[in-house]
Amino acid sequence: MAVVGDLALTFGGLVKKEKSIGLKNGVFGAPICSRRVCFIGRKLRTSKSRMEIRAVTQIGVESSGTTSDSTSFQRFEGLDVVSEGELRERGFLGMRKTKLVCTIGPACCSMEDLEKLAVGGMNVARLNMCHNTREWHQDVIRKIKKLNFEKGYCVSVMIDTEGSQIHVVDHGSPSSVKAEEGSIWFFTTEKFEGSRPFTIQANYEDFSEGVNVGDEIVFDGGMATFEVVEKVGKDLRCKCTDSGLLLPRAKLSFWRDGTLLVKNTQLPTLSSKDWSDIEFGISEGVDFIAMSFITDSNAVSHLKDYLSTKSSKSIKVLAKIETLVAIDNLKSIVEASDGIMIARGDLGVEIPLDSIPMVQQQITHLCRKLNKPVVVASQLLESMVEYPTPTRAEVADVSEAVRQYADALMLSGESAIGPYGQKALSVLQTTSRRMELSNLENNKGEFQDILGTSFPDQIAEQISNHAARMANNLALDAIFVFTRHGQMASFLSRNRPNPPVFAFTNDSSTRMALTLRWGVTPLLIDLSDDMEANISKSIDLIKTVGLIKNGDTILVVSDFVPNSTTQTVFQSIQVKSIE
Ligand SMILES: Nc1ncnc2c1ncn2[C@@H]1O[C@H](COP(=O)(O)OP(=O)(O)OP(=O)(O)O)[C@@H](O)[C@H]1O
Ligand SMILES: CC(=O)C(=O)O
Ligand SMILES: [K+]
Ligand SMILES: [Mg+2]
Repeated sequence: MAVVGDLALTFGGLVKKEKSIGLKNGVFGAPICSRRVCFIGRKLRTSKSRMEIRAVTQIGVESSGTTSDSTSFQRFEGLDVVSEGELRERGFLGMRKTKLVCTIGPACCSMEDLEKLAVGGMNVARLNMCHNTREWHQDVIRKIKKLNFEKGYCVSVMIDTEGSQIHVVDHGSPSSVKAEEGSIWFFTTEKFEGSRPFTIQANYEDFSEGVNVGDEIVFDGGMATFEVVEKVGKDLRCKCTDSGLLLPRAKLSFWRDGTLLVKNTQLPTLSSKDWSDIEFGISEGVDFIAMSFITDSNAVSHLKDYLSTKSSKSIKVLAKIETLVAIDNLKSIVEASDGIMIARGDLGVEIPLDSIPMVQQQITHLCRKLNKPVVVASQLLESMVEYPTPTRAEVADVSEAVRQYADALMLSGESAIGPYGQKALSVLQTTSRRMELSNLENNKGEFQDILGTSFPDQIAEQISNHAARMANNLALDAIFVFTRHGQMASFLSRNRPNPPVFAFTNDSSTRMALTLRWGVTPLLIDLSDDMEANISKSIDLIKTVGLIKNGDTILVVSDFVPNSTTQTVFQSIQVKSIE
């Protein structure tokens, strides 16, 4: 048996290795030579708890203070029913890692349909505030919360702001209009009901500001193209130079000599309608707000500050990358946000379509490096809005996003308006599972540390990097992490380890935020200040319902900062064999 003093790791040079290490509260602790120390040791333990653990190997970091012995576990909400079913059916390594977001619309807003999506693996329900009424959105949010509460699902709610963008006014006519090459059209901001021949109504008063004769107007990133032939006050007379379909709410982009005229910066990122939708989101207790058409990090920081004062629960802010300017400011936006959505639909209006795959790859990698969840969105299975099977190219696109280790994939019209929403969700399920297995095979060898260290002063990052490496190299069955704010769970997820990560938290906002993290199954429990008791109790509970069995080996990571400053901060890695 290795003895105390087997120090192997130091973090930030805080540990004086020659100092003797004492035994404290059943773990290797440290005299108060520094506020934080780390230790590695090995001991044999005879457990009095029902679960028998033979060997306990620990790597830990502990801060000085006193621990309370109080162990209260009145509440155990266990696993959500979908993860539980998956675990029973497929075992730990068969659990799906990539999270799935469904846009809710008229095709899937009944209680029955929402439940079918939850059963089918929806982790996050997205509501696009561009469409439908306040009452409709409220009804959907309440149905989802009811399903979670009464039936044990764990589906979080995201609202997506309308944002400001120049587009054609949706005047209610459902069909598209065809523009023929050479035809002359009038673009105006004059408000009128219904449609007028050869007239396009733009939504934004100053849409033509800075636009010159000879510039091009492109619909929906290439659906049709016009050349400005005359300026008439604020309106424009244009000739169609590339025929195509003009869809309701089509997006307009403006080009000069092949270069985009950046007009988003003139528009407010959050309009008064967006602010009122945000107030609504706060009052309904949504989990995520996705901000459309952001151009820089200021808007993100502003909303986060606002939410921290106005919302009693923690609401996460996702920045949608869908403008050219946002790509220029990518790093600061990722840093300011709680996560990113790669909104490929509108992004494709501003950047050439052939650069989208590279941009997607760059964003997914950067988000992982900076430990922010990333959602790949739009047109993943677009043909399924109409057809019951996807194209081969769509399946290849979904697989590529999974191979890139995106945290989540999103359905838009496929679930919101299409008749095959559940099928589309099941295509995402099976396709991601297949690619995850292939990733798993590739990771069987030595753990690849492709991330480096982005947070050199953070003990949690070091612990989780080492934990993920151990979990892969030792082929462990599962990782259990104890986390109040989700940081350690997110750092573990960031490493994309082979075993699933079960994140135990006592904070329901943390639980819901973790629904978007790759490979994490969040559970809500009461956490006492006695970490050892938390660990054995939670393993015991999961064992009682038959979800872990003798012979399983799990890695337990704790990142436990008690409420009181006089209590012990305890961060550790332990390997536990269940016997
Ligand atoms: N709540 C809703 N009510 C009615 N239709 C909806 C609703 N949500 C989505 N849709 C329909 O589904 C389509 C796809 O939805 P989605 O919100 O992903 O697309 P989008 O409008 O292009 O997104 P965004 O505006 O964020 O770029 C929309 O064009 C709209 O027709
Ligand atoms: C999702 C979204 O907003 C887009 O793709 O544009
Ligand atoms: K939107
Ligand atoms: Mg968009």
